[in-house]
Order: sequence, then C-alpha cells, then structure tokens
Amino acid sequence: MTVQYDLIVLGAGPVGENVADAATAAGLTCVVVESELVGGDCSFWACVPSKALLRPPSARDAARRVDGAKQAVSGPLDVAAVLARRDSFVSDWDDSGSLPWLESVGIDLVRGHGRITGERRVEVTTADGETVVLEANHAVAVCTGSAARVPNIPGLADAQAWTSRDATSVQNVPASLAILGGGVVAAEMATAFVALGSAVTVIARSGLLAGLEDFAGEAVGKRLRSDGATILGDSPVSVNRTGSGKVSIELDSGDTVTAAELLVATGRTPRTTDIGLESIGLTPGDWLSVDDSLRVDGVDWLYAVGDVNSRVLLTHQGKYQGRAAGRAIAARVSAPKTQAEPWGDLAASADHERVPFVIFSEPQVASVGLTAEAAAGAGYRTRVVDYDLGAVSGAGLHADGYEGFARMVVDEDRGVVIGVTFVGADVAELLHAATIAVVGEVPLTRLWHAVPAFPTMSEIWLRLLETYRAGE
Ligand SMILES: Cc1cc2nc3c(=O)[nH]c(=O)nc-3n(C[C@H](O)[C@H](O)[C@H](O)COP(=O)(O)OP(=O)(O)OC[C@H]3O[C@@H](n4cnc5c(N)ncnc54)[C@H](O)[C@@H]3O)c2cc1C
Ligand SMILES: NC(=O)c1ccc[n+]([C@@H]2O[C@H](COP(=O)([O-])OP(=O)(O)OC[C@H]3O[C@@H](n4cnc5c(N)ncnc54)[C@H](O)[C@@H]3O)[C@@H](O)[C@H]2O)c1
Repeated sequence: MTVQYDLIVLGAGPVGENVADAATAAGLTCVVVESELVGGDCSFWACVPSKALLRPPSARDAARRVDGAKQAVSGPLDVAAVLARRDSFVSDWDDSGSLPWLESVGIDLVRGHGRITGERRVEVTTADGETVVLEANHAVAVCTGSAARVPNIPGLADAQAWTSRDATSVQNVPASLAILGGGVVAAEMATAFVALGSAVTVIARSGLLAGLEDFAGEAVGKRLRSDGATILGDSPVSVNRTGSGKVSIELDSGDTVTAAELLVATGRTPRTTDIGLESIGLTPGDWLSVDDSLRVDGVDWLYAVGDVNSRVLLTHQGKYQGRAAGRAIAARVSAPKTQAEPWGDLAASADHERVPFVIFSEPQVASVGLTAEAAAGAGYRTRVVDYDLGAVSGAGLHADGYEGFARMVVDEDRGVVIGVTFVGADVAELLHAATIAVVGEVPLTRLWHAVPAFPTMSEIWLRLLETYRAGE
C-alpha cells in the first residue's frame, strides 16, 4: 500500500521536526521518517548531552571564581551525579517524550530507514523488515544530518576508537583520553573529560579552534593546560589498540601517545550513503548542495536541510533553515515559481556571514559573523576593535580576576558591525546582542544609543564603541 502526503521528511532530528512543523502550520499534510530516535543526534548524542556534561563543572567554576562563594564548593565533582543528570536530559535515550508534540501538531511518524526510490517516492524499511511506501504530492525534505568522519589513518578503523557519540554517552569515565582533532568537539570534550577526571591529551595538528580569532584557541588551550591537559600540534601516523587494551597513537614527531580511549573528533560526513540518491541521479555519500530556500540544485521537488547540506553544522541554524524550507515548500504548492527573496521568510539568508555560535569550553567562546581575517579575505574594508573584557566593571563583579577578551570587526564602508567574538567565562549570553547588531546591520551611530545596563558585562559594547570612536 502507498500512503500519500504533501511532504515527506527524512529524519526527525531538530531540523526535520522544524521543516515538518512549518509545512504543517502552513496547511500541508506531513510525515517524518526516523530510523533511530525522534529528536536526532542533537537531543541524544550531541548538543544536549555534551552541554549536560559541561554545565556542572562550569557551575562549580563560577562559584570558585567568587570569594565567599568558593569556600562553599571546595569538594570534587560528583561524577556519578553529573552522569545521572546527563542521563535525565536524554531521558535515558528514550524518545517517547517527543511523540505527544508530533501528534499535537498533526505530523505522522513512520519509524524505520527511509530511502528515496524515485521522484517524490520514499520506501521505509521498518525494524521488523516490512516496507512502507510513501509518496509525496509536492516535496521530499532530506534532513538526515551528519555522522562523525573517521579519517583514513592506518590502524584507526580497527582501534575501537570513540566518536563524539561515545564521549557524550559515556558511562565509565576513562582514566586517560586522547582526542584527535582541535575543533569544536575536541575543545568541548577536552574540557568535559578534564573536569570528570581523565588525563586528556589533545592531538591538534592545526592548533586549537583554528579558523576562529586566534585569542579563542589560545585562551581555551591555556586553561586546558593549567587544568592538566596536554595539547600537541602533531599529526597522527598510525593507531593501534595494544594487548593491554590501551590505544597508542604514533605521531609524525616520532612520539607516541597512549591512552585508555581515543576520541576521534575530526569533522563530519553527510548521512547520505544509503538514502537512495542514486535513484534520482545524485551521488550517495555527497553533501547535498542547495539554494537559499534549501532546494537541492537541479531537483525541484527535493530539499536538503540542516547538517546534510553542509551550509552550517549547527542546530539553531538548521532549525532556521527548516522554518524557511517548510514555508517555501508550502508556498510553492499554489505558486510553483515562488522565489525565495533574500531576507524574506522563505530564505535562510543569515547562513551567509551572519551565523552565531557558542563553544561551551572554559572559557566560553561566543562569536557571530566574520573574523577579522575572514572579513579582510572577503574584501571588506575593516577596522578591528579589541577590548579587555576583564576591564569592564560588570566582569570584575561577576568573577574575581575575570579574564576575557572581545573583538568587534567593523565594515568601514557601511559603518556596521560584521563580526564579534567574545572569550571569557559566561559570555554565551552576551552573544544575541551581537547577533542582532550584525544581522540587523545596526549603524554604529545608532548602536551608540543602545545603552548597556550598569554593572553588566554588556558594558563591553560601550567600551568597544568608545575605542572605535577614539580611533576616528
Ligand atoms: C558532540 C556534538 C555537540 C554539538 N553541540 C552543539 C551545540 O551545542 N549547539 C549546536 O547548535 N550544534 C551542536 N552540534 C551540532 C548539531 O548536533 C547538529 O548541527 C544537529 O544535530 C543537526 O541537526 P539535523 O536535524 O540536521 O541532524 P541530526 O540531529 O543528526 O538528525 C538527523 C536524524 O535523521 C535520522 N536519519 C538519518 N538517516 C535516516 C534515514 N535514512 N531514514 C530515517 N531517518 C534517518 C537520524 O537517525 C537522526 O535522528 C553538536 C554536534 C556534536 C557532534
Ligand atoms: N557548541 C557547538 O555549537 C558545537 C559543539 C560541537 C560540535 N559542533 C559542530 O560539530 C561540527 C563538527 O565538530 P568537529 O570538532 O568534529 O569538527 P571541526 O571541523 O570543528 O574540527 C575538526 C578538527 O579535526 C582536525 N582533523 C581533521 N582531519 C584530521 C586528520 N586526518 N588528522 C588529524 N586531525 C584532523 C582538524 O584540523 C580540526 O582541528 C562543528 O563544525 C560544529 O559546527 C558545534
């Protein structure tokens, strides 16, 4: 039997849920197909459990930075309680809590592995081996996300190395952990496992957090080292799980790192290898290339939203794409030639140069838009304004001896901010003001009148603007 819907969504991660929600709200009938847990990687193996692991040490550190409070938190972390709290945030890897919402908004769910078998057709293989055939009246949205990319290093495939899934779902904290990679997962998981008591070695051939402002990786590296982690700039040559059960990683320097576990944090690969792309002339295993309405290039009924299109590998940005895609699909039901105008409801325009993100390391890194280097590389005529975040009264009150840094990148031709990076304890909540300034293209002359309350860390804005004006 073939079941018909206006829209079929492959993958019920945060992004698939948002595509379906937006399309359903616009009057379409919609089904989501999910092979694992409704809520996706983000809810069960990525954002949520990683932040659940990072929050207890962060809360402890916040108290320890304030005299009078620090005396109250002198003991070690209760690791079992940290893991139990993480377990509660992932509902012990049970997605039944997500189902009432789907039902309440009228989205059907088919559990199983979905594959495209032709134009607007999807076949789902259920856990008991049955096949459900779905046909879309209008569109199919691929929201299958990404998986950890394991590089081709001799011995690595047989070394039972961890990916981020193993790290975020850890039940027994290893005595030692080697981490391959120096990106976001490496920075966050190094922070978490140092706090949980592992001896951590980060093997970061390009340094920590390359591609961000240099002071971000420097500050995170400084803190990790002071907490006992080792950070190496070498490349791995081979990996071997030894007879003792430990993993040894031979480096190009000739040194060898040995640890109880190895976490591979070397980027992501699209989950498109087994979704039937070959049936419609596309290549399995490729990222899906899309326009700003998230429609796949050259296939007018196919959309690819979230990680799988590689535009931005972040939940909030994927959900934003999902809202645009769901609306675009619905709009094209009655008007197939509908264009997605830049900054309109149907386009994910902010994906270009306006993306905010937070790295929940210690210290935190919060950033939006372009770095100074990227802005110059993109041809902007820029002025870079730096300020010591620790010199702001609100920061001093927030924590004794607060150390932090802020950078604002200004497009001199338009007089607007195009990039902001904050590094310091608890800077995450400073970020949205920066995002509004960057996305809203608020002129610096008007931003001057956005008065930050005293004594908050947001006074960093006043200091950045004063510094900018002093250089005029
Ligand atoms: C360790 C880690 C921490 C992270 N932390 C953050 C963070 O703090 N903030 C942030 O913004 N981003 C974070 N990210 C990134 C974030 O997890 C992703 O950007 C987000 O999960 C992408 O959502 P998605 O819906 O595209 O994919 P996913 O969340 O991966 O969901 C895809 C869904 O599709 C399903 N699926 C796949 N193939 C099929 C198929 N053939 N049939 C049926 N179902 C299928 C999968 O089972 C899955 O449920 C983190 C990533 C990692 C690895
Ligand atoms: N807080 C957050 O928002 C958050 C947290 C975690 C992950 N994420 C998302 O997940 C994505 C994936 O994170 P990630 O850290 O896996 O990727 P990444 O792209 O941030 O970093 C990959 C790292 O692996 C290194 N690398 C790649 N190949 C290698 C090899 N063969 N040998 C040695 N090193 C190698 C790179 O030099 C780099 O340091 C990020 O792009 C980010 O968008 C977001």
